[in-house]
Amino acid sequence: MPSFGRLHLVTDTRPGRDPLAVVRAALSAAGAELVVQVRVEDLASDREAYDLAGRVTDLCAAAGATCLVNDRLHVALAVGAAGGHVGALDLPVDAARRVLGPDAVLGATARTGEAGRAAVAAGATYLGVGPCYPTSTKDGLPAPIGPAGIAAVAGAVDVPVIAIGGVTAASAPELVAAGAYGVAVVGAVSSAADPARATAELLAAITAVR
Ligand SMILES: Cc1ncc(COP(=O)(O)OP(=O)(O)O)c(N)n1
Ligand SMILES: Cc1nc(C(=O)O)sc1CCOP(=O)(O)O
Ligand SMILES: [Mg+2]
Repeated sequence: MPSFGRLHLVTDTRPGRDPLAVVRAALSAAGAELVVQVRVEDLASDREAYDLAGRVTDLCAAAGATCLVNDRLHVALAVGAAGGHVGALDLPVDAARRVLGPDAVLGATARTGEAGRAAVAAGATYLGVGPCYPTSTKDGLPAPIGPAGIAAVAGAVDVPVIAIGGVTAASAPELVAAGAYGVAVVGAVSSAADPARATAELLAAITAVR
């Protein structure tokens, strides 16, 4: 696999959204530099997840981009995605690694350095760390950890840290400066008037720092 992408687009499958149109627009701007994480609502059926993930995997393959699947690792395997992402309510990281195999990309959510070290020891290849700022995309999250929280985790591990939660092109530089390898977004692209332009602005913001 080419070097790991620094901009992760997490699909927005809330009612009224068009995740495939957003993915197409983002790929038109970022191409192989993009990682798309297919994330469906908790109540979505496996069939719905499979159908969306299959279509996103095909779009990513055509663009040379990486496709990951959130939570549902059997769906990741079924569509031939590059890997998956798990958090506290999903399979434990070591079990996820056994399911996906040794070569897959495996992301794990970590909110502290200690949790990050444990996830890496269990087989995570990158960490999703947040929420960095308030977000309206997901309920029930702990208080935002800001750049200092990113620095705490990034300083504790030697895998890429992907900052998530309320991230925008305006805030991405301070997160990268704090140690994030990249960022993951939902609303900054999905809610943008021009998702392709928003993607380009995020990429530029990430790479402006280092
Ligand atoms: C890059 C990235 N970081 C964190 C998460 C959150 O995963 P999780 O804690 O399992 O919560 P859900 O997304 O499953 O609701 C993520 N998806 N991606
Ligand atoms: C899915 C998710 N996980 C988070 C975490 O902190 O674990 S924040 C989040 C939502 C990110 O959406 P937006 O970019 O619109 O804020
Ligand atoms: Mg999860």
